[in-house]
Amino acid sequence: MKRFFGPVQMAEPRVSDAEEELFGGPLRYDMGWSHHEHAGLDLTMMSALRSMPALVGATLRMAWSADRRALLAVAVSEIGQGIAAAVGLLAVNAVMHALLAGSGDAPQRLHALLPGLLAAAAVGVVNSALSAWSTSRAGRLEPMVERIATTQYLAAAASVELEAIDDPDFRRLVDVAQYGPGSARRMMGACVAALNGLISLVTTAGVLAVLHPVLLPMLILIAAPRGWGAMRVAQERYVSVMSWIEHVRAARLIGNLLTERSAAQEVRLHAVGAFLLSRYQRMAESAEDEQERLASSKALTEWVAAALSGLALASTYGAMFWLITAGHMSLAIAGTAVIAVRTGSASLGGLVMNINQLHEESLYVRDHGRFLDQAARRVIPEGGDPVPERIGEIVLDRVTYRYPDRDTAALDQVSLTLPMGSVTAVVGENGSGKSTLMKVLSGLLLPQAGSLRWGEADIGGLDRSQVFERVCLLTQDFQRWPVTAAMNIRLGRPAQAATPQDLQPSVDYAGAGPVVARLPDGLRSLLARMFRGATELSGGEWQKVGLARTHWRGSTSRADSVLIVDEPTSALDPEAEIEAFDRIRRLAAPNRAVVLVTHRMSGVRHADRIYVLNHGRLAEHGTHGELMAARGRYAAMFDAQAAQYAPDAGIPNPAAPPVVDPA
Ligand SMILES: Nc1ncnc2c1ncn2[C@@H]1O[C@H](COP(=O)(O)OP(=O)(O)OP(=O)(O)O)[C@@H](O)[C@H]1O
Repeated sequence: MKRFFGPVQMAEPRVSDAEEELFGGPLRYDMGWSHHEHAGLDLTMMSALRSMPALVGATLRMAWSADRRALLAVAVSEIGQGIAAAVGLLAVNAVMHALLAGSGDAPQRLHALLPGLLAAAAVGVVNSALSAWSTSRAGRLEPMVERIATTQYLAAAASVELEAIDDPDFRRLVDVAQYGPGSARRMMGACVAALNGLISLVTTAGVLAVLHPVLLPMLILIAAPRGWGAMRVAQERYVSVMSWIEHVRAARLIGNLLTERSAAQEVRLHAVGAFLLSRYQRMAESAEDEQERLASSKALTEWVAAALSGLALASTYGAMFWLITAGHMSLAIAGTAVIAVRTGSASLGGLVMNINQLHEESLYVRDHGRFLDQAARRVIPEGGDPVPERIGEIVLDRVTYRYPDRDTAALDQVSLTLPMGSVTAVVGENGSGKSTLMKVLSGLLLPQAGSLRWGEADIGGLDRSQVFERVCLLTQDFQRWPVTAAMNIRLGRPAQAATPQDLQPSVDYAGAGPVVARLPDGLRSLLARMFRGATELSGGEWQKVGLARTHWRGSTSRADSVLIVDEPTSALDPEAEIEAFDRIRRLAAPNRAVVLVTHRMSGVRHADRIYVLNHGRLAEHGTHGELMAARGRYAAMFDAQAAQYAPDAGIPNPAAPPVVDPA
């Protein structure tokens, strides 16, 4: 009994040994689904009904804002179908009366039932026309609702602070909310189906109540077991999805690794392919076992529901038999009642299923709503003071920044000054905080302590979009946009239209001329491997395109600005590297401060000022000469690299002086 009527238990999945081996244990999703967990276990008829008005309201509001005429059309056609169903039943009743309770011989009776038959046929035609109208209008609304929800999602994701994107909790929310728009679309369809079911149920129930008062409770008795069965199956499926989602994902991840281009070399060379394939199989098989268990459970539940419903149907027919023989019900009414009970129980069963689907989809729509709320709280504020045309310098004063999921600060009380027209270099070992410093400088991350001033103004009060306008950022992992070469450069300042001639100076500046010349269609060539006819560039060639983009962005602004270049030469050969550093230095102009972050010490010696970071703190700063004379961390790093490139070194010299920590 408990198996059928007790709460649905969330069984601990029995995962494959392959998952243990690869991931160190069963995978868990620590957010998003856990919210569903609660909702899922509460997936009872009452909770489904309680949450219905708010959920339906939210979806209908979206549909209303998308196309109110289409929504009204759906409502009118659904109500029309309900009325048509009632009229159809009354017509059937008239036919029954003429057939079973009428007087006269057979031809006369047949003649008498003609009007009823014609009415039933006309109602059928009207009903199907209304149904087609509703389908076409709902078909228009569904993609619109999905588009609105997707646009909301994408706009919110693109407008939050970078800190939110770095926050793992928020990232997971971004992850789960992506299913919201699809669910909103399906909710729209389920809303229409539920409305249809509800109206036809109400009208059928009305007709039954008119025919005989005892028929209505009997209708409920027949449909209730099927409704319970549908609810129970959905509940079991949902709980299973929740407990299995991570395992299914893990299997899919392994599958993807076998086909991904980035893993292709190791898959072959290290024979990872066969190894992962066998793990994939074992993981997929354990998920199949769960599917099988679910299907058997569904079959059993539905069988019990059908048996209970059949029992109720048999007792209804028994009761009708008794009513007829006792003279409380006419044969004609009984005939109509049989048809109405069948229609009504189908409507009720369908309605329960639709409400169930609405509830299930709403869990994802709710995640979408939660994401929009969170995103609104973490959005980059609009407005603020304008950034003056001339700022003179950018000053970082004892700035501290710690990533949300870290205990130690990535930047700890760092101060530096960037005068316009100067070249500043920032060096330091891996993880010393250089990239974080660049994100703070460019206004992408806000200091948690200390201040960042653009001229006299603190960044906190400035219009951030204007600050971004003044920043050119070229990072090591700059975006390789899957568009044409020309568009890749133009996206440095997309609002500005550009012909290939306009972009040519930037191409020349970056030394990308030979790269473009080798492309099949010059600047119009598509640089996206995933599309047919596209060309793929090497890492070094891409860096030249990136440099051209940076130049294009810089050349389209006359106001004081900052150019930040983070490891610009990592993929360049030594000759190209020297040229690139030279080009970057030449980008310094009276209206521009250049900041260069690099591990290549040869590239920084000509900088006006060099800052050395160590574990998020400023270790020392000065010119190349001053820092070499100080014989500190910078001098040690410089000597270590110089030794590797010494003419007699040949190959990297293992005996090169280690970088000593003077601290
Ligand atoms: N998005 C992030 N979330 C959490 N921690 C981060 C994030 N980015 C960087 N960190 C941490 O902050 C510290 C500084 O990292 P940062 O990337 O600024 O160093 P870096 O000097 O640029 O390193 P590299 O030379 O390797 O590029 C490191 O401990 C790093 O692990």
